[in-house]
Amino acid sequence: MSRPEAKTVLTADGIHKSYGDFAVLKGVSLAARERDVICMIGASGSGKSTFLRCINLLETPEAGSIAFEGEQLNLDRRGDGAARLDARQISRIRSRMGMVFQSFNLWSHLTVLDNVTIAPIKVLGVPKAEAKERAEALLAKVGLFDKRFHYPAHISGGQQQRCAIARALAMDPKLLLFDEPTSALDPELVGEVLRVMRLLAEEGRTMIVVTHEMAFAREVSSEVLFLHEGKIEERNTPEQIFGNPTSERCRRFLQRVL
Ligand SMILES: Nc1ncnc2c1ncn2[C@@H]1O[C@H](COP(=O)(O)OP(=O)(O)OP(=O)(O)O)[C@@H](O)[C@H]1O
Repeated sequence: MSRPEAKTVLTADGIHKSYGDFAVLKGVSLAARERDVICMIGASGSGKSTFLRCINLLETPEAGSIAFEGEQLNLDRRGDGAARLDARQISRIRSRMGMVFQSFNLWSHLTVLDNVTIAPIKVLGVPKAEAKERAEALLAKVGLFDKRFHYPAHISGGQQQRCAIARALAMDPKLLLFDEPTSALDPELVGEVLRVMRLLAEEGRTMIVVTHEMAFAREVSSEVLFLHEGKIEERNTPEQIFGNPTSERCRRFLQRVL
């Protein structure tokens, strides 16, 4: 569970999001403190990825509020109810929030090394030599130093995802968001990505992870959220959720997937 003395990194309060008439999120709230690892679990379609995308402002919530590192995100709604987001605020927030996607989303025309250096150089203005040195250290950390001159098409899915993690780390993010980072991988490649994520959790990185990897969630989470049809049905310690969930729906979900 969160340590009350730790600084709050992110607060999302009462997030609502619909696609047309379909309400995907119906008032989802979450608070992440420094060093928290919050895993979000739930059936397919329960809204986990949409929630993560709202946090990162890839989607605009229709209602609710988000504060990141003490900065309130401007989700003002005027007239038609649509939020007007400030582009500079979005880019500032995104540069401090690393996101790792299911489908890696690497730049295919750049080498592994260039994928990791490009944002620090272009967005943060880090000198090239410094960005390269830091990228090489990060690639060594995720076990990809030897592949630094390869292009994404010439490395495995697990290696691409580890590169995507190094790319996110290169921005020195205050919060890491993982959207089902192992779902697109062949089973034999899942372990190498989870190992890197475990390492980051042990280092005390603040992470919110949408995952179907229950053993991972049980092992590394400080808190587990179970989403059902756009609402948090249960939030609890991993011991409690996986040992003796309060919600009957959560119990049935875990029986199906474990
Ligand atoms: N851009 C979109 N337009 C319309 N509907 C969408 C869009 N994105 C998501 N949805 C719908 O919203 C619902 C929630 O999707 P979401 O991807 O957030 O669920 P999830 O819990 O992450 O599921 P999964 O575990 O399968 O990824 C689904 O029914 C999905 O089809």
